[in-house]
Amino acid sequence: MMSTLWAMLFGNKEYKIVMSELFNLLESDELAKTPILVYANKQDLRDAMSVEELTGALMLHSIRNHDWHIQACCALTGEGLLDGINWVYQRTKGNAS
Ligand SMILES: Nc1nc2c(ncn2[C@@H]2O[C@H](COP(=O)(O)OP(=O)(O)OP(=O)(O)O)[C@@H](O)[C@H]2O)c(=O)[nH]1
Repeated sequence: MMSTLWAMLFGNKEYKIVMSELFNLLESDELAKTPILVYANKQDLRDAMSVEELTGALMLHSIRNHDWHIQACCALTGEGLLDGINWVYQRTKGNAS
């Protein structure tokens, strides 16, 4: 079954593993053209990686064959979560399979 959303929710640890898994998944035919939403979680914490830091650490600008978006959020309060979902909705509406 074709995925329509692949989202990651993580803070400031293990981003190298996440990046490696992300780029492996992007090779998959099943995920061709799937939009990529990255949540930069724990933005309420001072030592959380910022959106800019995560964008660089995950090398998101090197993703050429997928739409991608990185969304600041705080899972504790819910801030930013709907903004991310709304981005996916805008990218996928009309594409129901
Ligand atoms: N301050 C803060 N804490 C959060 C946030 N999201 C999750 N946590 C807390 O982070 C802790 C770890 O959450 P888990 O869901 O176990 O995540 P994990 O992937 O196992 O661990 P992390 O890599 O630390 O996120 C829990 O105590 C959560 O309540 C957030 O946005 N802000």
